[in-house]
Amino acid sequence: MNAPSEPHVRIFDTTLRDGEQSPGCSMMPQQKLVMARALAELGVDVIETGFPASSQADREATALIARELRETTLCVLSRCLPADIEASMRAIEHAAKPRLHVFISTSPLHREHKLRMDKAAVLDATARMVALARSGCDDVEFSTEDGTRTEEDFLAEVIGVAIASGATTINVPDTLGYTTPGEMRALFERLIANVPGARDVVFSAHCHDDLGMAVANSLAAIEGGARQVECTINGIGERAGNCALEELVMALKVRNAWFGADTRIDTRRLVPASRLLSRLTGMAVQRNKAIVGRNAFAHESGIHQHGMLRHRGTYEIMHPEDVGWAASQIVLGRHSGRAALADRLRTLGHVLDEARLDAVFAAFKALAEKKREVFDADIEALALDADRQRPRGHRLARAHVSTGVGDGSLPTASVELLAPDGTSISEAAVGDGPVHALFAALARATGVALDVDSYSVSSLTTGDDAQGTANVVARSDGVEMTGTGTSTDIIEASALAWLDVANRVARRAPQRVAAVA
Ligand SMILES: CC(=O)SCCNC(=O)CCNC(=O)[C@H](O)C(C)(C)COP(=O)(O)OP(=O)(O)OC[C@H]1O[C@@H](n2cnc3c(N)ncnc32)[C@H](O)[C@@H]1OP(=O)(O)O
Ligand SMILES: CC(C)C(=O)C(=O)O
Repeated sequence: MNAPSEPHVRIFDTTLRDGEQSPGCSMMPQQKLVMARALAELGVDVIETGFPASSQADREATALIARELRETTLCVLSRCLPADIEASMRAIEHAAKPRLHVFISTSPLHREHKLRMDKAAVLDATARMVALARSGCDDVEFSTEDGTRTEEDFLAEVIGVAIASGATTINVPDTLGYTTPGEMRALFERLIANVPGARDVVFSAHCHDDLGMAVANSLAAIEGGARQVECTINGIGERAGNCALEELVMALKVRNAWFGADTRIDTRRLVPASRLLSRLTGMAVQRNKAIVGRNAFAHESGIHQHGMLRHRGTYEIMHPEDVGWAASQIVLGRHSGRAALADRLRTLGHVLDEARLDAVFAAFKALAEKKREVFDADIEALALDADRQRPRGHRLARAHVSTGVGDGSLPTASVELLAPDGTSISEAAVGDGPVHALFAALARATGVALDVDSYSVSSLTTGDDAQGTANVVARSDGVEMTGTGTSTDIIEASALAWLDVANRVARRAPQRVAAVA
């Protein structure tokens, strides 16, 4: 069963168990169900739903998930204690594909100070508790907690006892994130070669990130013959976290020729799953996080941007679309060069000759010294200065919005715009809320259709008469644009931000971001 040459690596997702052990990441049963649905759609092989003996919430979550997800193996964790295993059996009894996971610490430190058990007692508990689990479930996983800091001959002995007692998956955790990739690979190779029965079960790795090596160690375990890896979305988990699912999966996919193994994950769902988890837990993903961080496919420096515009392969080893992002991003800032600026100007509808481009580039560099990021509106202003042009486009004359809750009250907006030729256009629309209605009325009046990706309002100044700035990030024909509007009235600020984008779309000449695609 554990053929190290088998190309399929099982993804065991423990976001809802070890991931939830991250300080601040507890989830309610209903939230776990929402996340479990996303994990099932992602295509993980096993979902660890919780530790039933530890809380009512874990029991409820497991039951909820078991009722709904019939195709994915669902797993629950227990200590080597009869009461834990019985609680797990009850919690998972309605699952279509149940797995019981039992663990015990094997390292000298844990045996002596934590469990206060000698080797014989650990072996005895392993034999009895794996057999108890197996009496109620055909799919039993056994884990040797702190396995990588365990004397290797004892580790092999415990694993042998677990296999003989009925375990079908053997998980060797690097609980403290202490091991190196070279050690991990060699350990798996030796265990699989030497433990009696090892080739009849699936070997699994469970790596923590205390030294930032969780993904590398999991990949090394695969090289050593593991065919299951335990991981979490965004790498959340106890202390520094667990092996990040998205990183491991993409490493196997992008470097498939090296590893010769792959997963069944639908990689286009990685970013949505990451975002969902962040929303559910309130734990943001760092910008520079591989695969799912906002900067993972964003390019700021001129030399990279120039290369990207010629051929994306110069600075990207995978396509952002393949992991669920809409597109790569060229971010204009202090490190950007002429090629990226010229491309953005074209996207915004300004095709400048060399002399005007030189002038705009000099002004852009001066501005970028003062601002961390230069936005579309800034670039447009620089281009219009160079052209000595006045902004063209629709201008807001007036807007009225009404909203309400309950019978008969539909959020409604009416707008009057002045078109570029000076004529007045009035339109009205209803929506799911006042801003939705406002944007719908503006779309009718301008004839511009925008897919709004995000909308936010923030306070620019303080006090009762504070100015609000609205930001709209929208997409038209697949090109992302940002717009801002400022007013003491947030509805007016929102309308101005939407029009800022729409006017830019209307001015836009056929552009080249597609060259990145
Ligand atoms: C590496 C990991 O991620 S392991 C999983 C960690 N997850 C959790 O701890 C889940 C949340 N935990 C809890 O809710 C609680 O700790 C409970 C309900 C599990 C236990 O609570 P308590 O009974 O109050 O025990 P407490 O947490 O203080 O101590 C743990 C006990 O389990 C024992 N224990 C720990 N691991 C094992 C094991 N694998 N098998 C048997 N006993 C174990 C400890 O020796 C200790 O026993 P003691 O009280 O007799 O000294
Ligand atoms: C219980 C095991 C699998 C664990 O979470 C660990 O050792 O980190």
